[in-house]
Amino acid sequence: MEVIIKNSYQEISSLAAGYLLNTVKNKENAVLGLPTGSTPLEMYKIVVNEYKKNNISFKNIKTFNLDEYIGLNKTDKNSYYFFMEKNLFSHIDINWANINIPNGMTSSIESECLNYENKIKKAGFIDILFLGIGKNGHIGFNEPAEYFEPHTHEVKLHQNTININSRFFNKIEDVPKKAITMGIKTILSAKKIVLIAAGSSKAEAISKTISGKIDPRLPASILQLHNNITILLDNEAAENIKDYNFLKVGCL
Ligand SMILES: O=P(O)(O)OC[C@H]1O[C@](O)(CO)[C@@H](O)[C@@H]1O
Repeated sequence: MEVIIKNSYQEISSLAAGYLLNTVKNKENAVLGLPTGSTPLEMYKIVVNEYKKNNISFKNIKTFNLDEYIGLNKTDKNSYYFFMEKNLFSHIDINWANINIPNGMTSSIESECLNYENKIKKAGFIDILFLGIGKNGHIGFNEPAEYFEPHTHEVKLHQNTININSRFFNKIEDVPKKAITMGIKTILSAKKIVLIAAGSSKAEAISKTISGKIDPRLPASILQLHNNITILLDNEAAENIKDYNFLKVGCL
C-alpha cells in the first residue's frame, strides 16, 4: 500500500486528477472505474479544466461506475447517472456508448448485475479505479456485513449511510433503501486503485483500512490485499494512523 498524506483536500484532488489524466494520456482506450460522493468532486473539476486547456481526448475511454441507487431515474438529480453527467461526462468528449453505470430502474436486478460483471470482463477489466470511502468503511455501496460479496449485487443500505446521504435529498424518506454496487472481487480486479479520503470523519475508517484486521465489517480493509493501491489522504483523514512505518509513506 502506498499512502500519501497532504495538507489539503485540494492537493489530494490534484494528485488524483493527475492519476486519471495520465492514464488517459498513456492509454487512449483505458478503462476507468469511477466513484460518486462529495470527495471526488474536486478531482472531476480539475480533470474537466485540464481537458479544456490541453489536448486530451476521452473518445476511446470506457468507464464503469461503482454503484447506483435502485429506483432513481437517470434524470433524477440524486441518481449517480445524473451526478456523473453533471460533473464529468457532459464536459468531455467521451462516447456515451462507452459509459457504464448500473441501471437502477431495471426490471431484473439479477441480470443487470451479471451483465455488468460481463461487460467489465469483456472490456479487459478496469485499468484504474477511484474510490471514496464511507464513514463506516464502505467502498462503492459494499456495506459492513458478515462476509464479502464478491460480484456486482443488490445491497440494502445501512441506516447510517441513508442518514449521511439524506443531505442531498429533500427529506430522509426520499433516500433509496437499496442500490446496485460492484462487489469486492470486482473492485479488487482493477489493475490500479486510488482511494481518496478527506476530513476527520473518515479518520477511523482510514486507520482500520490501512492497519486493521481484514474484516467484512470494515469492507475497505480488504484493500490491504491489493498489490497496486495508492491512498490519498489529507491531514485530517490521516490523523488516526498510528504506525505506518511498514508502509511506503510519502508525507510532503
Ligand atoms: O465522498 P463522500 O460524500 O463522503 O461519500 C463517501 C462514500 O459514500 C458514497 O457516496 C455512498 O454513500 C460512496 O460512493 C462514497 O465512496
